[in-house]
Amino acid sequence: MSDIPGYALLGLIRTPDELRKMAVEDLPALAVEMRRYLIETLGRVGGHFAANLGTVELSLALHWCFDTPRDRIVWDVGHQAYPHKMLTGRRERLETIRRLGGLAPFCLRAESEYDTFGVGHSSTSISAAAGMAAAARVKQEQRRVVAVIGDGGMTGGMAFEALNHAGHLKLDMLVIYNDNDMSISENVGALRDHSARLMKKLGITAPHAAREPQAEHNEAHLDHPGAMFETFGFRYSGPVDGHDLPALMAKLDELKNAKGPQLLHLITTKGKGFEPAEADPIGYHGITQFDPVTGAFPAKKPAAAPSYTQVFGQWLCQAAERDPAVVGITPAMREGSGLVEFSQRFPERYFDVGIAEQHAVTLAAGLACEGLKPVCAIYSTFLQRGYDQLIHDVAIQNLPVLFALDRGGLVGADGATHHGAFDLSYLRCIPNLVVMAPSDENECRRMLSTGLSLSQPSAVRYPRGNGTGVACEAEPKPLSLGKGRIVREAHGRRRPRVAILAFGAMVHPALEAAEILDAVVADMRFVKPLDAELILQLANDNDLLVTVEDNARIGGAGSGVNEVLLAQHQSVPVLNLGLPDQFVEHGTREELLAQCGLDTAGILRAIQRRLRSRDLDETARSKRGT
Ligand SMILES: Cc1ncc(C[n+]2csc(CCOP(=O)(O)OP(=O)(O)O)c2C)c(N)n1
Ligand SMILES: CC(=O)[C@@H](O)[C@H](O)COP(=O)(O)O
Ligand SMILES: [Mg+2]
Repeated sequence: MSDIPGYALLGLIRTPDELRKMAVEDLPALAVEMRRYLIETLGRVGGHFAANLGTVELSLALHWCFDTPRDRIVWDVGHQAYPHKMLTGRRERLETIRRLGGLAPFCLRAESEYDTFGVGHSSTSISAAAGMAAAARVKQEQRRVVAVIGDGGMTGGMAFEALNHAGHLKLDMLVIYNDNDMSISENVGALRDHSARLMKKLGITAPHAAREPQAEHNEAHLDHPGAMFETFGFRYSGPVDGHDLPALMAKLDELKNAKGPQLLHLITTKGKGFEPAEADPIGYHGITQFDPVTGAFPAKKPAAAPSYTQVFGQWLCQAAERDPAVVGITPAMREGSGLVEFSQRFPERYFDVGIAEQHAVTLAAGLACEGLKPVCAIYSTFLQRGYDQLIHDVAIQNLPVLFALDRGGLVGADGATHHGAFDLSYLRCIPNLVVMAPSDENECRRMLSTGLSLSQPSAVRYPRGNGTGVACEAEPKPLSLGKGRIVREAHGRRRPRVAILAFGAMVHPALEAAEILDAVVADMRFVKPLDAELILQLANDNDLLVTVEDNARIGGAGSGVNEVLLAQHQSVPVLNLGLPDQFVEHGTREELLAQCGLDTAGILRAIQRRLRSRDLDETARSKRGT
């Protein structure tokens, strides 16, 4: 008996074992129910959406044809794995996805034995699956291994490293290439163009035909569509309609016992079965809520302030108007990084490189070598993918690349894989690099202009979300390098005297806490070079310094302040506040900041707790000479 009214079949299954007991002729009807359940649930609670409508049949077919969890399925990115979660005991909790304490945004080993590998960052699935296949060989275990990677994911260089190696090892594994001709934006690359020409030649009216390939390609390849993959040692099958359940299951049954590396090319539609999402897979990639009948999004309340992303996008267009040397680069995050207008107005200076952060960084370095002014718009967490390129290709050569680091700090619902939790730590140790963190939109514009004016590499890191609504100067004045500013003086003669050295968005909760403590607040502005003069002045005038950053405490900006004090043998007590030495889960940004003690109440609590310790009185007295 189904446990959910209106879902006669979906309510009958909780696990793949129960699925595999169903009559095969019921599967298409089950797919319809799953799609309806996704629309109704995600219309209410939001999350990643269009990609999940595209993997309903694939998820069913995989768990039907393979003996999961003994056979391993590795989903790339995992934003399209909600149907997989529904079929593996988590359907009832789908409405908690990405919420504090709820289902994880992507696949997570700790959440389910069916989640064979933790994902969130793209293009890792083939490597992980290859590892599992190699392990089965070493352990002489009979198990099948499948990687499911999208056409966007396949633009990540790591995917090709894995294909090349797995082909070399002749591993028994299957790669399913889920080709819907979409990344978050339209997909890019020569492989994409080849696929579009192939669809056109085969008369497959998938989305691919919607966009002409960007460049003429060797037609010969079309007679042998899998040539590239076969060069890597994978036997190519397809293309197969990824929504045709019988055809898909027949093909999987055929391939599942094949020896050696196999690649199955599926053609799917992102947003399949929900017309508004099919028509606008970009707009429905990630959503908050929508009307499950019309697809309409709730009316947006006008925001009190623009998002930092919008501030950056507008600044970049303004910079490009003034300077023809300015070029913009994104690794497949046009919308998320605020580059839509720039891409439309300056198409010849806009580079979407695909999900290829390493390439994005070194492309920028190459552009800078030739005298252009590259602005690399990249999420903090995704720059981790291009870290060696940042050091080796940009910083060592001291090339003037400006990194616009969006999603700095806690991002919220995307959780541990996506928080920009480490950039202040991983950036400030790099020689030649200037690192700035703005406390509001005007500061953000000024820092971006400062970075653009430098003849060395620089990074401006700003949070996901809106600014403060502060007025922005039409012509952002560049800042004096390495200089912070006092944004609140102490009014009384309270003892012990406290100074809060805040970085970026943390200036605002610091100011609120300072009102209660009557503390001095400094907006440090620069994480590198730090304003050593300001730090030492504050150390001299106060009995306790507090540093606050939404970055890992270890190695973060506060550590830099400690280094300045130590170098000057300044023994003023210091309290460093930042993210703990653990991965922060998913939830709203506000919930997570509070969880980490980085909201006003948390900062206040931490300082008041420190003020209660006896040593501060001695410090204060010794400073007064009493
Ligand atoms: C390293 C990395 N860069 C960027 C992203 C952001 N991102 C998430 S999904 C996605 C597009 C994935 O496209 P595809 O693999 O084709 O999946 P689809 O959404 O089309 O199903 C991108 C760019 C990411 N998750 N990881
Ligand atoms: C799955 C993925 O990596 C992206 O969809 C990411 O979730 C986008 O993050 P924002 O919503 O912060 O742009
Ligand atoms: Mg895709």
